[in-house]
Amino acid sequence: MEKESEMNTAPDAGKARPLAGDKRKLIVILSLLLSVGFAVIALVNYHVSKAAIRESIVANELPLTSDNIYSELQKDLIRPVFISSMMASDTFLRDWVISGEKDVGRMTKYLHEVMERYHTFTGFFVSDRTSAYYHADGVLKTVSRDEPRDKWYYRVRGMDTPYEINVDPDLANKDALTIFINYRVLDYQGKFIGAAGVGLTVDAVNILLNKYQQRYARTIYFVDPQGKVVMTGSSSGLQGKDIRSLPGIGALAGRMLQKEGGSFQYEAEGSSHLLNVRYIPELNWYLFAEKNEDAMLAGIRHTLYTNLALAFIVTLIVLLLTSLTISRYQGRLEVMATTDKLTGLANRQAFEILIGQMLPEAERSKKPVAALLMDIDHFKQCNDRYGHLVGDKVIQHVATIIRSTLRQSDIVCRWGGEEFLMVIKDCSREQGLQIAGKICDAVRNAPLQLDGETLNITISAGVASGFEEERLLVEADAALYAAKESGRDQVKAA
Ligand SMILES: Nc1nc2c(ncn2[C@@H]2O[C@H](COP(=O)(O)OP(=O)(O)OP(=O)(O)O)[C@@H](O)[C@H]2O)c(=O)[nH]1
Repeated sequence: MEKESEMNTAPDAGKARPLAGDKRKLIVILSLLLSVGFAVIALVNYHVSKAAIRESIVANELPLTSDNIYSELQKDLIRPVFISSMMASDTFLRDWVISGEKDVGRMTKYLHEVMERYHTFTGFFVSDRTSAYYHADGVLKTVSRDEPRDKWYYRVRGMDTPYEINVDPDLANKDALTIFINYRVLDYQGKFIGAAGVGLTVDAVNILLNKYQQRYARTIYFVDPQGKVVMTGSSSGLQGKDIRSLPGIGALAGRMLQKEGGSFQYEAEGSSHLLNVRYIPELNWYLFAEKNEDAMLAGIRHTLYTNLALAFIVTLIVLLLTSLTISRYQGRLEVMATTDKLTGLANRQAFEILIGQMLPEAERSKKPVAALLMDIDHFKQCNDRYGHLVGDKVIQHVATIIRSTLRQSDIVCRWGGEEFLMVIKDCSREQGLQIAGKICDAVRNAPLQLDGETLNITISAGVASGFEEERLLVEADAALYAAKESGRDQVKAA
């Protein structure tokens, strides 16, 4: 039976195509839904994470960096300001100047003491009366208005504020770049008598900036009120540049160089930068802590790619499972739609498909097919006498005999209630008559045993041979009618 149903429900290209088309459509829609769904989820996730990270950087990380740097600076820079302030108001220094700068050794000893005690890089005093530049080892030189290196002194001389912080090479220390705290020294009447202060190497601040840059992957630099980058960590390439002329940041420079500071965002060289600006009043500089968004998003971008790859794999698995399930159910549906449930033979629908394949082949090979139409004799009586269930058993019994008599390549179809239609390849009218006779004999010789009762069954058959479906059916039907008319249990040919 299994074999028979396979043969009779052979897949037909013409009928299967719409189902295959539906399946393809479903797979396309499903893959679109899944990929769009997954992509939307992954992208929304990415953007939400990006916004959260940006928020955290702008609201917490960058201000925190500024706070930390500021407190480190207070240690490294503000302390020298206090030392310089103390020197400017020191009675010894002022008295020594007022009393005529006698005994240079006392001044150098004083400066030496300051350096030793406070571990400063250098200590100095420049007298306004004599223009002498004192430092720990003696008189370094005499400052002059014409000397560009001494410009700072004349600037400090005319300043309104008590001190300035200046970054310059230090002549006394092989021109090492030094941060000087230049404090104005006044006599007891408030008259300017010179400038005193200490210097510290910028290395310490640079190390601090580098440490922050490397540890937190951000760029840190100081900008003066005119917009000039006065100090940076190494490799920033910004030293001495004017931020107003830099791409992206330049347009915002006016807003950035405000004492209230703030958070900013700008685009430069194809990437987005987040920036925190803080004014450091003690230095009169702005501290810029900046982070490149690309670097900060590298992590979540990696997560995005992983999510998309996983989504792709899940989509593939879902599509594969869906395709397999559809194919399985499609196969089952096709079998159900083309098989007669009672006998497992092909039904009329399957017959149309199979004959549609067989006849053109017969035409090509010029070998006719034979149509054998068979009908169980007096089946109504059998039904009436034994009931429909027994009638069904009789139909199954006859179907089994027919199927076992014919080749697998022949079409056997349940044509109607108790009617069977067979189409046999490469078969003449005579051969058809022979085969039909063989089946009639087989049915007659195989009575059905039922609960101790023996049911003798006979069938009548009509045979036709040719190449054309409609003609074959009409002729076979007429021949069957003739067989019935002639007393049944016999075969007639058209
Ligand atoms: N048990 C059963 N009966 C069926 C089935 N399909 C059709 N029938 C019955 O088969 C009977 C066919 O009767 P008729 O067409 O008069 O033919 P018949 O009694 O076989 O007489 P002849 O063909 O002239 O020998 C009808 O009573 C149908 O109801 C089926 O699947 N099972």
